[in-house]
Amino acid sequence: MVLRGKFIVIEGPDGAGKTTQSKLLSQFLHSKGIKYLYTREPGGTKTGDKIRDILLNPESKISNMAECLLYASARAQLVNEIIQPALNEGTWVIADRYLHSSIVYQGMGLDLGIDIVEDINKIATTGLMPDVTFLIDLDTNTSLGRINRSKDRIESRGEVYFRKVREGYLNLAEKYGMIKIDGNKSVEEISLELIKNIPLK
Ligand SMILES: Nc1ncnc2c1ncn2[C@@H]1O[C@H](COP(=O)(O)OP(=O)(O)O)[C@@H](O)[C@H]1O
Ligand SMILES: Cc1cn([C@H]2C[C@H](O)[C@@H](COP(=O)(O)OP(=O)(O)O)O2)c(=O)[nH]c1=O
Repeated sequence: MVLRGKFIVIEGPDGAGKTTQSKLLSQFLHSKGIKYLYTREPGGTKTGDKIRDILLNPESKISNMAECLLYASARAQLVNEIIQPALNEGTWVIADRYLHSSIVYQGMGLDLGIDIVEDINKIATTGLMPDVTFLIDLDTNTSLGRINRSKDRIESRGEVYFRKVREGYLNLAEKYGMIKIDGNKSVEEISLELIKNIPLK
């Protein structure tokens, strides 16, 4: 019997350092001889990348519920096509964002409500939940200050929205057993904290 791969999710506001840490964690798993793959949301499949273009394009006109459902659709495709098959064959998955992002950005940030976003995502993911979830927490001024490219549709929402996002993550952390990490620490320190909490056994 093949041992199921571990499913690791890295969450946090835009600019918190998720992509940087995903890369370092990938290197760590590689050094341990663990087969892994990296996914980022929205996207990670051909269909998901098309949905990503719609979602992030500042020209798109999308209602709040349509936005929530589009993120969930991209996620459903990612779970079905990539994540679940990988875990089944023993490959680990490092996911740069998962359903927690929808609960926070759409459920709390857009006031759609936590319950409905949870329900939609339970269906979209067939209930697949991570083995470990990290929350890289960072104050809004610092995280927004780290984004030095042109802003996409979500990033253009401004400071008030992103304060709700940050608070949302902090409020959700306990319910979802997220391991909270201070995003103000150095890249190396954060990486060590992640590695310390990786279930190698
Ligand atoms: N711990 C850190 N301290 C300072 N700068 C960081 C840290 N982690 C990441 N950065 C920088 O912040 C920016 C956003 O990082 P990134 O990993 O892309 O964040 P995210 O994926 O969460 O949006 C990048 O320029 C990156 O080099
Ligand atoms: C996965 C997901 C992302 N998002 C947002 C967060 C980001 O602003 C955007 C994804 O952009 P991306 O550039 O990949 O994220 P980051 O800036 O963190 O590296 O989509 C949601 O609003 N809901 C979701 O469910």
